[in-house]
Amino acid sequence: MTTLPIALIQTRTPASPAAAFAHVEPLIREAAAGGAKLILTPEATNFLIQDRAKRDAVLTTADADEVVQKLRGLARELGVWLLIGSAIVKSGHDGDDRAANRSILIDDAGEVAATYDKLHVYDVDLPTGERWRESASIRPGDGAVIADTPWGKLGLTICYDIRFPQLHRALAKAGAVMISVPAAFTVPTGEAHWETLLRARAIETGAYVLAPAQAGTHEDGRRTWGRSTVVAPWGEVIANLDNDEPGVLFATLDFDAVARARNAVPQLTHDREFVLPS
Ligand SMILES: O=C(O)CNC(=O)[C@H](CS)NC(=O)CCC(=O)C(=O)O
Repeated sequence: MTTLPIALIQTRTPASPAAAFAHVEPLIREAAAGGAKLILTPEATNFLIQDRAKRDAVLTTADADEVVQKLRGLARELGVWLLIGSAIVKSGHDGDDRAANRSILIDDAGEVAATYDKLHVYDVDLPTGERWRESASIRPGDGAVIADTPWGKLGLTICYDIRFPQLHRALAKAGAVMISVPAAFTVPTGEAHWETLLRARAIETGAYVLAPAQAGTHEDGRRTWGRSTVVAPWGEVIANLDNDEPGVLFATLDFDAVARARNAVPQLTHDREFVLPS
């Protein structure tokens, strides 16, 4: 039996990187003190800024980003694996001044083990009048990423990616036993869809779904749904924060549950080719 104690960090990330690190650091220390060996933070852990000009004033490369670099040091000091759910960083693509919305997996020596740039960007008009055009400021990534960890493979996704089941299915078929879904969900879609989407992706893949979330009313008035959640491979919520306050959520993953779910319903081996009627 391979078990893994994890923790999800729920944050209300401030706009300045220094304040963002000061906000998340004690929560990560609490998670490590509580025995977590893998700790995951939400989308936009390094700063949460909507205004493009204000964002560009602090935007830098991952190598120069003070939050990313301090979190690498913290992972090493605490001897834990840390998924920075995302950092908003310069994409590294010449001729495209949009940022990357990037998950960065840090190992227990503080080294970068994997990075993933969010594939699906959030361009929506909600019935409440909320309007998002993430593609205006974020360059979507080019591919899916699966990271090796000491406990098995982790499939990386970010927030709006949760609505694309084919990505999760592909990650599971490629061996992912855990899928990370760091998020900054809106309140109306959180209320209507968050838990159902997370549970559906876990059920469809027979993988653990780990979803640390931004929570509450941020400095610029933006509101996020919170409700960080861990879903087991059979679809049950094994841990969640039923609120939108910053905090730490502990859970223990038992990877026998992955095999149990996939043996009971071997759907990952049952895909059919099909043609659509023209
Ligand atoms: O911009 C940042 O600082 C951090 N990124 C986000 O907040 C992103 C893009 S705007 N939010 C989502 O993807 C929400 C998805 C969602 O709510 C849904 O799928 O319904």
